[in-house]
Amino acid sequence: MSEIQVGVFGVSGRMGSEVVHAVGRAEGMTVIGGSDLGEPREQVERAQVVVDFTHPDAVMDNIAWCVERDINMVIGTTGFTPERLDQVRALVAEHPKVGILIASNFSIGAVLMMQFAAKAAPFYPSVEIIELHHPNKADAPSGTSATTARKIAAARAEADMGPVPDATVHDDGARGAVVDGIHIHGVRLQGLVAHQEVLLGSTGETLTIRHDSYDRVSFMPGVVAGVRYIVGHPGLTLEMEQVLGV
Ligand SMILES: NC(=O)C1=CN([C@@H]2O[C@H](COP(=O)(O)OP(=O)(O)OC[C@H]3O[C@@H](n4cnc5c(N)ncnc54)[C@H](OP(=O)(O)O)[C@@H]3O)[C@@H](O)[C@H]2O)C=CC1
Ligand SMILES: O=C(O)C1=N[C@H](C(=O)O)C[C@H](O)C1
Repeated sequence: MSEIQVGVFGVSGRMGSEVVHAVGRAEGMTVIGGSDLGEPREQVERAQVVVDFTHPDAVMDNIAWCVERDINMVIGTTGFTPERLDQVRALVAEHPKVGILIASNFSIGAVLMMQFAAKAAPFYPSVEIIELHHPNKADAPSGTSATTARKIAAARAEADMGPVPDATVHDDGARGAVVDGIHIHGVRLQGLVAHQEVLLGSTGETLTIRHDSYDRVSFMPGVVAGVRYIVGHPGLTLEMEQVLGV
């Protein structure tokens, strides 16, 4: 069987450079090229899969470029809103051979953390998220925290829970961002990579679910699995559950 030809957008970035190493070492796939901001994308035109770790401002244009050429994509770039996902669905519907995987976090621990948080959510009236990252991160709140908030909100809605209790009437921003009714607090600190806590509270008890990525290698098994998966899975796949079978 021939090797999967992989291109990388954001190839010199923190994640892109790690992807080049991981795909280069993985069986059955090879990196054929990549580009950074302002560089021609044509060198990945022969790719079967393009991996994108760029910037929320760049990723939608990259998707349009790949989909028009029937190139599959594995996307880790964050900043996807429900509206953006609708745009991707519309593009993919016009090119039914193409597969697009978008995952806000490729590490197995983060995927499990999100699942555990959604499972715990119906049992705790209070819940808040703290995401902690390196200070070079462009977007806040993180993609992982927004996805976690949406999963928690869906689990709470399913369980007919009302809004989280909160008497705040004067807020100068200390209550953080709010996604689907769930508060998210962002920390940017030298020494950190990618970390998240989900704090759940009920009468007389709290539960804290924490995940830490200390090194970007933690994302690589998921990215490699995503590349293998997306060849032969046309359409839009969201998050890693189907890919990892968890
Ligand atoms: N899903 C996941 O598991 C993870 C997701 N991420 C996400 O990945 C993204 C990138 O993170 P990170 O690697 O730390 O960021 P970096 O800033 O280190 O890398 C981004 C790279 O993308 C390049 N770039 C920007 N715009 C374009 C474009 N239009 N076409 C091609 N390349 C472009 C930049 O080039 P230049 O330097 O020339 O501007 C840079 O090399 C972020 O959205 C982050 O949140 C990060 C870690 C894990
Ligand atoms: O920018 C990062 O570093 C990360 N971005 C993703 C996010 O926004 O959730 C995934 C992980 O947290 C690392």
